[in-house]
Amino acid sequence: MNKKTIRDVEVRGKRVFCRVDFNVPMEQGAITDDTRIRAALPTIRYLIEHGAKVILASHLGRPKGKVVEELRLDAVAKRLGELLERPVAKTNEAVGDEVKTAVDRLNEGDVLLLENVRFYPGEEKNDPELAKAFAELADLYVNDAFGAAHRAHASTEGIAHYLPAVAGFLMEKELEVLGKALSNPDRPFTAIIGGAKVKDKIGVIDNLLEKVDNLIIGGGLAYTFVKALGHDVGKSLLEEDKIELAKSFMEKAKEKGVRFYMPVDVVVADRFANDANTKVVAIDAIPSDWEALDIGPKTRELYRDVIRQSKLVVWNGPMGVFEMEAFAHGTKAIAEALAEALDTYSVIGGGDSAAAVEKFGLADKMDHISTGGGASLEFMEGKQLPGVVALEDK
Ligand SMILES: Nc1ncnc2c1ncn2[C@@H]1O[C@H](COP(=O)(O)OP(=O)(O)O)[C@@H](O)[C@H]1O
Ligand SMILES: O=C(OP(=O)(O)O)[C@H](O)COP(=O)(O)O
Ligand SMILES: [Mg+2]
Repeated sequence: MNKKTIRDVEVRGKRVFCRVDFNVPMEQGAITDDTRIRAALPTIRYLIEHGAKVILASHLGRPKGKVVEELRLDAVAKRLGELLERPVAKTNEAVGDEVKTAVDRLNEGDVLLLENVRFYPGEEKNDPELAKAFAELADLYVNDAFGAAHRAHASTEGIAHYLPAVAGFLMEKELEVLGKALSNPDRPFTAIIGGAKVKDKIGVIDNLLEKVDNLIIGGGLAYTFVKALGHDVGKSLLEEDKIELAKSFMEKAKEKGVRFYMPVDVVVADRFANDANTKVVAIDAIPSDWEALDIGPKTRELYRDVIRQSKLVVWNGPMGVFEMEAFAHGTKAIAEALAEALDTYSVIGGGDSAAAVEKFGLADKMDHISTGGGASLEFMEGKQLPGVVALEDK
């Protein structure tokens, strides 16, 4: 990596604004997976031990520029305090007088977590005024939020224009490990893409088709492709305005000789609930008032076989709504296949995919678990990540 890191600068006595990705999965106010918090600990501990005044900032969810009570970071501050075994102060704002006072009070080695930066409309707009307000709190900017490095937001990109800016250890490690796996990939190289962020992720397929031998589609992403093939998807997740794009990707795959795998059967439910009525149907037989929430048993077998024959698999996005037991089988089957395929280098990416693998107890069987989903996909496509570009070169 050609970017400066916290090792290359003096942090002692400095106020350090450290952007982390604490966008953890939550259920009813409780953190269901703390992988992303644990992943940032090496950087935070280094800053503490080297006498920095640590100001942490993160987003949580997508509050769209407004205060959403359930998306406050209090539970995150509490969990971080437990992991660090020291107090973590928390403000109810990310800029303003309360924050300035809290920062003034920091001693060397103290840790402060700011409120969700996405409560401010300027964050996602990369508003220079908000970026400057963040920068005024600190002497140094550290970006350790690999999972948000594909976003050019005020706290991930804008702020770097107003402060000396370096990478944290997680950012460094992610770029190194992913870079190594993808620079000269072992083949057959398979990408598996699923999850719910269809709008964000469907676009990466274009460039991926230039790189992979096999492309497997699952999760909520699949149904835009199913629709593109002319089948009814009922109430399943669908991006109407991406259907044509999905069609063009299937044609491109054919031209490029990339094997394109889609679900052949799915688990449908009569409502979005663990105790819904469910049944397995063929991909061209989704009932119009049901929704597909997982891949079916035939698809699981098909995808397992592809994984077994691959030397490198990069997987982002669950195959179904794994948070509910009834729709976790597809995601679990993929995780198990990767765990069993000892000859296959496995890279899992994404906050929710990492949580799934952790939940199944298979995390230590994977070669690399990336904290970034969208970020690792964009990195894999060959795109420059704005949160990285903004940092100082070595
Ligand atoms: N068929 C589906 N319908 C609706 N949501 C789905 C479906 N399959 C997976 N999901 C949801 O996708 C979410 C994760 O998506 P995403 O954030 O894109 O993945 P990651 O965090 O791994 O990058 C999970 O919460 C899961 O419930
Ligand atoms: O959870 C994240 O990405 P992921 O779901 O692709 O793993 C990151 O925190 C980025 O969040 P965003 O997609 O709302 O910008
Ligand atoms: Mg996610």
